Amino acid sequence: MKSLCPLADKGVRRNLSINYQKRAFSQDLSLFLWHKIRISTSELQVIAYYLFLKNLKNHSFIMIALSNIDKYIESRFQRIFILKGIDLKIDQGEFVTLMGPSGVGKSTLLNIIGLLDEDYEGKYIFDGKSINGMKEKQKSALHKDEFGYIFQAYHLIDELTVYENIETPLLYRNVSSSERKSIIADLLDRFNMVAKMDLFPEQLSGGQQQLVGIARAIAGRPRVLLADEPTGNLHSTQAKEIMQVFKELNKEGTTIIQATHARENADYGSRLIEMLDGKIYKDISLA
Ligand SMILES: Nc1ncnc2c1ncn2[C@@H]1O[C@H](COP(=O)(O)OP(=O)(O)OP(=O)(O)O)[C@@H](O)[C@H]1O
Repeated sequence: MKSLCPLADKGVRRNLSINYQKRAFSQDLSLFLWHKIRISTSELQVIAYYLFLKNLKNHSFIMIALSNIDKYIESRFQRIFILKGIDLKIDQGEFVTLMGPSGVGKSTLLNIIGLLDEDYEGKYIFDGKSINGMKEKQKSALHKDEFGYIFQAYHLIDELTVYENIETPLLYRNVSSSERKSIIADLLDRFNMVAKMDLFPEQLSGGQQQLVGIARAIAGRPRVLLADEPTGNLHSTQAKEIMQVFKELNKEGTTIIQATHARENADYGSRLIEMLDGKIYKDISLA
């Protein structure tokens, strides 16, 4: 009889038929084992540990947990909701696409997740730590260390060259000079921007600025990449290349959340969230 786990070879198996084992392991019914088979407490503990490890392997670490998030603006006569009652959990390693018509709150939600917007109501837990009430210093460290941003409007630093713009997150993260050179050379090469490295943002086309913004966001290998309309100004071939880069980063462990109008971009991810009127109305697994 083939063991279902290493434990089965160690005596736990003694009175268990294969059916009992299957039920126990697939349904996680430790109590069932305890009552029906009368195994010892220590054996039960080992089984619990095995199931814990099995779960661990099958992933599911909640990295981002938003509960009942409201974001609104007040006009003279009324309160206008931009986000209303958003509940969202994102596991480490997911590749999530936010879609929905213009103005539904995709960028607003990305900004809240990325700690760029603190003016909201509701709970935000990142990596098990509550963001609400977190000290500014801690928040700014999280912001710097964990997130990479691709902004819809690029937000490149006008006074810095292409090379220097890409270098900024590496300087924040104290990456050595030789490593910086090598990372930036790779990115410039990959994005076909070697010849432009000494130019300033205003000397670039919109698409080229977008590529620099993407290179800058991924240069520091953030744990979470937030991308707001990352391919909006790119030719379809370049857009596919960027999505391929995202897919590779995601495979290597980067959690990605992108907001986009391009449905084809969602196919590179594992989950599609559709928003309407500041709410999530569809949440589909694409895996
Ligand atoms: N700082 C702000 N002050 C006032 N209104 C704002 C602010 N930020 C966003 N809004 C409003 O919030 C709504 C949602 O904007 P948001 O940029 O999040 O939408 P979006 O879904 O990303 O749109 P798009 O697809 O066009 O980028 C819009 O109606 C916008 O006018």
